[in-house]
Amino acid sequence: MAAGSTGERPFFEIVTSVRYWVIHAVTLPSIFLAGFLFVSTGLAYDAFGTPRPNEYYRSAEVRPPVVSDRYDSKLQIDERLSTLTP
Ligand code: HEM
Repeated sequence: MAAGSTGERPFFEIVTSVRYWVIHAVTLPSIFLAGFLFVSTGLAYDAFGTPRPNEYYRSAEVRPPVVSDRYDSKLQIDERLSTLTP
């Protein structure tokens, strides 16, 4: 083993091995596709509770929905969410 090596398999050896590419020719596109579908189907909005682009404001709302009470912030957010149509 070369001096200064941490003992792990060298990177150049991994990325030039057939086994690595047999595995990752499938897994790399799969991860990409999974991420793309997670976002494009809207599942990410539901999973993380993020508002969709048309859900930030209600139709009649003029002022931005800013949390104003530091200690009751959770209550303010819950109240707002409970009045939003699903
Ligand atoms: C579900 C997705 C993945 C699975 C199931 C998977 C599976 C594996 C397996 C079985 C190995 C050992 C391969 C061998 O020794 O020939 C490996 C190694 C490796 N994979 Fe993945 N992989 C995935 C995603 C990724 C992604 C997204 C990256 C980076 C962009 C990545 C980078 C690497 C690297 C650098 C190694 C070599 C690690 C080492 O030997 O120290 N893999 N992976």
